[in-house]
Amino acid sequence: MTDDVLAVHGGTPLQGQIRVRGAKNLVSKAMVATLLGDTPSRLFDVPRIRDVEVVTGLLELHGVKVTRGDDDGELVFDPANVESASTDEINVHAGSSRIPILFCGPLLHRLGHAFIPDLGGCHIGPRPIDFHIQALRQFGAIVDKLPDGMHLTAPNGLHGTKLELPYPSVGATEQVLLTAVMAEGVTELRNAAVEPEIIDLICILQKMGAIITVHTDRVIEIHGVKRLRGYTHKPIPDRIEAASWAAAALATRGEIEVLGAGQADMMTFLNVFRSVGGEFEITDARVGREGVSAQEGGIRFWHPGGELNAVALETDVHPGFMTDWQQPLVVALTQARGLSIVHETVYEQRLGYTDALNSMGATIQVYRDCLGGTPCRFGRRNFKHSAVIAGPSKLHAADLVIPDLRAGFSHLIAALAAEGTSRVYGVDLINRGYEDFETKLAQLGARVERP
Ligand SMILES: CC(=O)N[C@H]1[C@@H](OP(=O)(O)OP(=O)(O)OC[C@H]2O[C@@H](n3ccc(=O)[nH]c3=O)[C@H](O)[C@@H]2O)O[C@H](CO)[C@@H](O)[C@@H]1O
Ligand SMILES: C=C(OP(=O)(O)O)C(=O)O
Repeated sequence: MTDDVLAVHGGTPLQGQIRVRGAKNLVSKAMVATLLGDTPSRLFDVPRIRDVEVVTGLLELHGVKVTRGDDDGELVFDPANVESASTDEINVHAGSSRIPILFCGPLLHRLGHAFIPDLGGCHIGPRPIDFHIQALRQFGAIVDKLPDGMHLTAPNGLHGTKLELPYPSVGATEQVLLTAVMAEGVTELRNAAVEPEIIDLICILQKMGAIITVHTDRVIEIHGVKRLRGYTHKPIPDRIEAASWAAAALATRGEIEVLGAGQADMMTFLNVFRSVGGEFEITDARVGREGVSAQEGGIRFWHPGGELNAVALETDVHPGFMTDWQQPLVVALTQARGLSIVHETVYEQRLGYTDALNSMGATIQVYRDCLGGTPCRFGRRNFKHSAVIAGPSKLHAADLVIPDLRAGFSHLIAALAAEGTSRVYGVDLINRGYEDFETKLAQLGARVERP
């Protein structure tokens, strides 16, 4: 633990330019999809993050050859020799990510059986996988949950089916897509998630030869095909990382241009950012010509000076305010005048990190009630899933232990906004979803060091 600590000297506004690459929550799924093709796939702009390492390891164990392409961030996946891996080898990755669950459909199609290790991911609620298992069983899979992991077979193949998710789960929707594309017949999925990362995954599958229609009202129809080929794809940018840096600009009264960030998939965030009092400008890409250099587009975020405004917001499935944006933004809300209300409706336990902010001088109270919005699944169920943030608060340095990915980034922002030197323990967790965050912090003038 002692190596895994960052000393953060707060009080300096972050200023400068950084770049985001392909979205963590798309890239890892795009990598799993390569198993379905019978020719190599090529993925650009892949960030160096822990989840990519885990999925690379799992693909390699299953015989996929993963090599670097010519471009920085380009990976090539050759699935010519997909093969079984031993449970012991696979279990090396137990508890490291949520992505292994998405190997079910592709491995059943390629090998007729699959073994899935225990999942990891952020501890922000119980995160059951009942929708996944129910869906796989409806396709015809036999699923056994054993102490060493999950074993699956499909003795009679996988067949298209009609499904309705109890809640528009991102992972369960991806599970259905990755299974249905090569199942025999038609699958109709109701109450599907339609996050931009899912639409991008559908684009990839379509490039591979899949037939998928996204109807209105969260209905997705998939016509199974017998074979899929490899794809070439540039993923959508990471809108969670982009929003995290935006929140950092606001909380530290700085200015950060996030190159590569896209406006369309961040509209809901941008509206809230503006309501809080943050300013932003969409910086369009410019093609180079004689005398004028090419310039990548992005979004420039800044604190315009003066006071920030309190807001009420509710996290929700797309096109709502993303739950993954919540934790970094709350740090900025500690600096807004008045009472802000945050109702977290996606995860039951995603407000635990507020204790750390309170230890730094913030005033955040959490409640079991559904505050400030529509009643959600967690109301009256004993989950503290609403927060009231009173501001502005002067933050002071503290010793902090990072509990999960986004809370980790929020701890970091709080330490950067605070007066004095904080010690942030467990920072390696941040590498799970933020590429080279220490280099980027240095680029932005943050005063941080490994003590
Ligand atoms: C790797 C990845 O892409 N992670 C994202 C993905 O997580 P993930 O795909 O795990 O999130 P889900 O959308 O599945 O989860 C949403 C809600 O559904 C519940 N649920 C889900 C599946 C299930 O079988 N049973 C069940 O009850 C969960 O406990 C949670 O309360 O979407 C979340 C919601 O946008 C994001 O916060 C995560 O960053
Ligand atoms: C919750 C998150 O990720 P995961 O699903 O990988 O735990 C996240 O990216 O904030």
